Amino acid sequence: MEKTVKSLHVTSEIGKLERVLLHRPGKEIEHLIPSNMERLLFDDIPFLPTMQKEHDAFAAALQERGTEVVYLERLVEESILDEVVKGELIEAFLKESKNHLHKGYSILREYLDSLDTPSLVKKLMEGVLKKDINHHQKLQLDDLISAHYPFYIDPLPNLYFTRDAAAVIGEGLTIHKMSTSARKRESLFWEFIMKYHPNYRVHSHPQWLKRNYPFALEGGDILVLSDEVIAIGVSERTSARAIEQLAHNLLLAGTSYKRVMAVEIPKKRAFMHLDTVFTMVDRDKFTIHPEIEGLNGHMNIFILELDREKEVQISRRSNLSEALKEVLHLPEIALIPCGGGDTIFSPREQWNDGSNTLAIAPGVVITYDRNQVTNELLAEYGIEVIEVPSAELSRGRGGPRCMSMPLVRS
Ligand SMILES: NC(=O)NCCC[C@H](N)C(=O)O
Repeated sequence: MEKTVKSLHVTSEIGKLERVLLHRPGKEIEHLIPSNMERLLFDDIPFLPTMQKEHDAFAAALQERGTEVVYLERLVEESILDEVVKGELIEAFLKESKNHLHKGYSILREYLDSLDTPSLVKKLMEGVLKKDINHHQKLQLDDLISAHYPFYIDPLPNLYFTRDAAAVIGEGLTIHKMSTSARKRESLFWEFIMKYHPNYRVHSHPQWLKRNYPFALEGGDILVLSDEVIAIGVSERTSARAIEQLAHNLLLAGTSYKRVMAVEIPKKRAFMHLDTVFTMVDRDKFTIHPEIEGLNGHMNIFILELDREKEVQISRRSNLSEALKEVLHLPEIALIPCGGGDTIFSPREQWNDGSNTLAIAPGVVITYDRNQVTNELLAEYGIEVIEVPSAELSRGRGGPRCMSMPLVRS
């Protein structure tokens, strides 16, 4: 009998990964140039053909283990059911890239309207070049001043980090107000998928936090530790305000969720999300970048839960290990240090996402091949490590967990 898989269901970080959303890096990567690279959150310009080969190897590793891979581009295309939805998406993009204020707006709108659906979706991802549009005229002071800048609409080179724009928790999801203007438009796609995609709109998937909530939240900060508790990083990208509102909505919804554990991490680029320094690899094993722990393992951890009056109460903890044992009801846990905690290997491998593992089943993870010290250590702890090539993918500062958005885990 064929197994029926729900359209969204995630109550674990390590349960068998049944279905995952990826985005194969495309031309948006070739639209990185030295003058936009830093603003678009890249430290270098990756070589796309190699990057695509590496990404295909990542997808193949998932498929070989029985995970169904779904591509973002396809979901967006399938959501554009007619000309009205297409127009709505174009308008939203123009507005969010502030092009609705531009005198060339109607030419831009006409150009995007003229594209068929697959070309439009690609174009929105890759960015719109000034040279794409025949009738470009220097209409505004801004055009004259920025004549050398080749884009009307910037590319979205971070799209292959599908983890961050939205996150499935239980049978619902959060769609994020992303923290940087370089990435804000990415979560628009999810708004459209939930509104119009035939498979998603028909199911009743609650949105625990919507994209129009005014404070930032990104998926790399959300770890679904169990069917009772989620951990969220208070980070460079995720605000305490968004966490508190999400906790309020999730805990009051009457699901199995009872606790939200907010974990404060240093607000710096290398540690942009909680999953760049902390991931779950087995029922009782986690990776950690030792630098996030202060003296004697001290950290700022807050547990949010409902009291009898159904008000959210906050209590403080200071030790990650102890807090995890408490919320997961475990007698012992192991924190596996990235790079073995070595003064050289640890920061080097964290920089290339050594602690950013993707669990595809309990004790089975996908990692980047370049993080040799961390990978060997994981194996010593009894974890099965599936390595994928990473020379170019790693340049975007995200690893296998960042490059995947679990849709269904069992
Ligand atoms: N979850 C993650 O840590 N995602 C990696 C995002 C990297 C991307 N260049 C960014 O800065 O947002």
